[in-house]
Amino acid sequence: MRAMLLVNPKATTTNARTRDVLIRALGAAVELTVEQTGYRGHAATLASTARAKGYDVVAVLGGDGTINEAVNGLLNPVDETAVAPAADPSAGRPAVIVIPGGSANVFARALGLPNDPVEATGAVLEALRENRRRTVGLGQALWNDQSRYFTFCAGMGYDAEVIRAVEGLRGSGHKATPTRYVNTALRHYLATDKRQPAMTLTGPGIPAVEGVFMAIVSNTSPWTYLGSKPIHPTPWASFETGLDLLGLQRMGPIALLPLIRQILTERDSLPSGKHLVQLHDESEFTLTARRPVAFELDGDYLGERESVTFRSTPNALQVLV
Ligand SMILES: Nc1ncnc2c1ncn2[C@@H]1O[C@H](COP(=O)(O)OP(=O)(O)OP(=O)(O)O)[C@@H](O)[C@H]1O
Repeated sequence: MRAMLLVNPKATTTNARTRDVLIRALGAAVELTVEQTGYRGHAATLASTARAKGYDVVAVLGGDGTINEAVNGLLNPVDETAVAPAADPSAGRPAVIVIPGGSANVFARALGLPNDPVEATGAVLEALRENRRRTVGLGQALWNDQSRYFTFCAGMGYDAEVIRAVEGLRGSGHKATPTRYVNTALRHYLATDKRQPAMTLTGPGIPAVEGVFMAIVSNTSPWTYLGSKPIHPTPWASFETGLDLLGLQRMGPIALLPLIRQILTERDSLPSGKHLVQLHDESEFTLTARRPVAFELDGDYLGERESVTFRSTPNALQVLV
């Protein structure tokens, strides 16, 4: 079995020691090629090349950003015409191995992997030995003439504004800790628009909903983690179903506080509340905004957008887990 290991040396919790442990462990199990990412977007090019060259596995040591790039590289091959359409699209792509090396590692943890890279290495080696694969769907966001796949979430509105603010802080040398996210979210709450909702939700077979302030789109649950605590705004979302959505039509504290209490609790039922918009297992919907609204995908801020369509891509990838 041939595997390409992509290492992001700049990811928050990735260091030379975990990289070397992983290289030794994986190298003993498969025929391994190691590539370090040198710049933003590099993981996509490397993963795309791995697919074109017929690698069986692409392993990623890094954070959710590097995994997102690698997954996009795997789904957008160098030469799409060379790939015959298959009944199970995941079968025509290298399988994926994820080793958490970032700050939040939502994709790895949502797959049930330990958040520690050495423990996760043990778990994926066992999966390799037993050829234990899980086929997962992905989300796809499409806007203007662009598109990008996401592994766990996308969002428009307040959550994307918070991510933008935290990315600004990271750019000036601060670490992205759970405390920093909470403090930034609290501070930014004062500034976010709580009076004039910009967005309308539409979709095939979905009654149009106007007056949406923010929307979380999920491909799995949890949506994110605060330290070790999972947050569940869309508790029914899963890698095996279509996309879920939670939209908010009120941003005041009377609407938000009960919602926050509910999503911090592990539960099987959907959050309840008067001004919530919820979708489960949908194949496509669109958020259109009257003015540009902040947009994020897998925790990466992607600018302000006026219309984004979200599509589910079933059976997109096999993950060794
Ligand atoms: N050599 C590099 N130098 C600078 N940036 C890089 C390099 N290689 C990859 N990147 C970029 O670093 C970004 C962040 O990486 P990644 O998501 O792996 O780690 P993280 O930010 O620590 O984790 P998280 O996404 O969980 O916060 C990615 O968007 C990736 O494009």
